[in-house]
Amino acid sequence: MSDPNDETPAGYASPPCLMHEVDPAYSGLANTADPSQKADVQRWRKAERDRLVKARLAAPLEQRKAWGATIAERLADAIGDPAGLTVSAYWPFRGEPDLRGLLKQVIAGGGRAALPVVVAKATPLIFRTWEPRAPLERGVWNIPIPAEGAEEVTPDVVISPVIGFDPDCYRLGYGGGFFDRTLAALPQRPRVFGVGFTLAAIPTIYPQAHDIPMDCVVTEEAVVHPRET
Ligand SMILES: Nc1nc2c(c(=O)[nH]1)N(C=O)[C@@H](CNc1ccc(C(=O)N[C@@H](CCC(=O)O)C(=O)O)cc1)CN2
Ligand SMILES: Nc1ncnc2c1ncn2[C@@H]1O[C@H](COP(=O)(O)OP(=O)(O)OP(=O)(O)O)[C@@H](O)[C@H]1O
Repeated sequence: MSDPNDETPAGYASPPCLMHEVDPAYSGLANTADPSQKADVQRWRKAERDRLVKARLAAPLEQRKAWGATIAERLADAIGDPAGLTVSAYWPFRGEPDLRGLLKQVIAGGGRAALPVVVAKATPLIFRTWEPRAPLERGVWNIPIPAEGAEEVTPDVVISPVIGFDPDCYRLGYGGGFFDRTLAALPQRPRVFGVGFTLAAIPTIYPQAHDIPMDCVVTEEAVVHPRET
């Protein structure tokens, strides 16, 4: 008979984890001088991205819609009065929460909505204003972007979709390094809200020297702030 106090797992409850492949000498922030450690982290991140995107898409569409609506409400509360603010979100992709309704609310409340645009690999994102029915073009990965001619703006609030996030509010994204480069390059740091589902919470993303934590991460269950150290 099984002992209810026995915490030994009976089998794998989740897909195999590659955490053991990260160098055991890893201890917090990266030693960027060690290329093998960097390669290990990149390999681990790639596998973790694949796992988390699959887990996200495995949640039923109706469930994701309901979670997205809750996230949008929490974000609206957290942003407060949008009058005069430029708020950037994103065009939803691969099961990300759909926050286009929130962008419409921002516009109705006297703010401006913006979407990110990839200009080139390994360069910061730029932001262009967006409103419903504005002309769109296809950007990288065919993600729609406001067509050339839309005003380029600097956001006061950046809403950033996560594939994964950790208790210090570090973000695991699609692997282009775009958000970190963008935050590093902006003249003034905007308020940065990560958004994702609870299933995207992981113990660590193995933060590297270039990773910049977000102010908080909004999920369907909570607003997560970086833990106190
Ligand atoms: N909906 C949405 N729009 C968004 C983002 C997002 O996360 N979600 N982005 C958030 O930043 C930007 C696009 N991010 C991208 C990130 C990586 C690659 C890319 O080409 N990745 C390589 C893999 C890189 C690697 O693993 O070394 C590839 O797929 O070949 C493209 C776009 C802007 N728009
Ligand atoms: N500010 C930066 N300066 C130089 N290189 C950077 C910077 N930010 C990120 N990179 C590089 O970009 C690559 C991808 O970074 P990372 O794994 O953090 O991507 P990501 O945050 O998951 O992707 P994204 O932000 O596009 O969704 C790494 O090789 C990293 O060294």
